[in-house]
Amino acid sequence: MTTSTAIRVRGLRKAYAGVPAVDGLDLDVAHGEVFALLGPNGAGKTTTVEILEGYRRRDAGEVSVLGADPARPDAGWRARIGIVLQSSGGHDELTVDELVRHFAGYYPDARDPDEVIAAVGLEEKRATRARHLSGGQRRRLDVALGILGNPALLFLDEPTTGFDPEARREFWALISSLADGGTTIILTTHYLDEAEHLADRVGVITAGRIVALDTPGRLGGRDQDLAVVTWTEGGRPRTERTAEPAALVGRLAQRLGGEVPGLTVSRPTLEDVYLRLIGQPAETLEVVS
Ligand SMILES: Nc1ncnc2c1ncn2[C@@H]1O[C@H](COP(=O)(O)OP(=O)(O)OP(=O)(O)O)[C@@H](O)[C@H]1O
Repeated sequence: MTTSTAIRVRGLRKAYAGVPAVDGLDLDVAHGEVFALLGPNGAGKTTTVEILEGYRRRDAGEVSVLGADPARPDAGWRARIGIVLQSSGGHDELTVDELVRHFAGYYPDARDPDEVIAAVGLEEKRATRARHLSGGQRRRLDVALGILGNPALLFLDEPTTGFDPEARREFWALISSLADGGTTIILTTHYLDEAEHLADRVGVITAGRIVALDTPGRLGGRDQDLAVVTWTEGGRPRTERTAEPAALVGRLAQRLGGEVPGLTVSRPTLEDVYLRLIGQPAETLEVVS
C-alpha cells in the first residue's frame, strides 16, 4: 500500500501510570523529508518515536507509518525501517567488517556491506573491534547498521551526542547524502544547529504536544522577528532591535562618519526561538536607541 505521507499521526496519547507523556499529538511527515523533533527532557519525544517505530503501544490515536499501523508490525514493514538508538553497544568483540556482514544477513534486500562501510567513512577501521572504536566511530557503525537494510524511513535518536565539531560536520554530510538519496529521516536532537542544518521542518514538543511546527527559518515566526543591530559608540556597546536594519546602519554610518565600530546585524537564532517556544527566556538584550 502506498500513501502520500510517510507518517501520519492523529490524536496520539500515551500515559504512564495515569500521567500523560504524549497528550493528543498530531503529525504529518512527507516521504523524503528530514524532520527534527525538538523538546526539553521529558517532553515525550522518545515515547512518540518508540510508538512510531512499533516498540511501544499507544493508548489512543491513529498512527500510520509507511502505510501500516506500527502496533501491528510485520517483517516486511520492519525491514523498511532503520533505527539508530540513543545508546548502542554489544557485539564489542566483533570487527566492523564482521558486524556489518552479520547484520546484512537479517535483511531481505540488504545494501552491499562494503558500500555501507565506505558510506559511513569506516573503511580504515574495518578490521577494528567495535570496542576499540572512538565514540564518533561507534556512532558511524550504528548508522551503518541502521541503513544496511536500505530503509525507506530512518529514525536517528540524538545521533551526534559527544561528537567533536569536525565529526559532527562529517556526520551531517552523511545524513544529508542519505536524505538526497530519498530516505525519510526522523531526527531527535538537543542541538539546535543540527536541526537547522539537517531538517526540512522541525516540530517542537512540550508536555506531549506539538506546540510549533515549521521550517527552521520560519519556526515561531522567526522570519518576522526584528533584526538586532549591535555596535560600539562612545566606548559603549549599543543594541537596537529594528524592522529596518539597513536604514539604521545607514543612519549610524552617517552619524559616526563612515565605518561603524563593532557592527553586527543578526536575526534571532533557532535557539532563541526554541527557548521562547518552550517558555524559557532567551538571553535578555539591553535595548537602547
Ligand atoms: N517506561 C516509562 N515508565 C514510566 N514513565 C515513563 C517511561 N518512559 C517515559 N516516561 C515518562 O514520560 C515522560 C516523557 O518521556 P520521554 O522519554 O518520552 O521524553 P523525551 O522527550 O524523550 O525526553 P529526553 O529529551 O530526556 O530524552 C517523562 O515524564 C518520563 O518520565
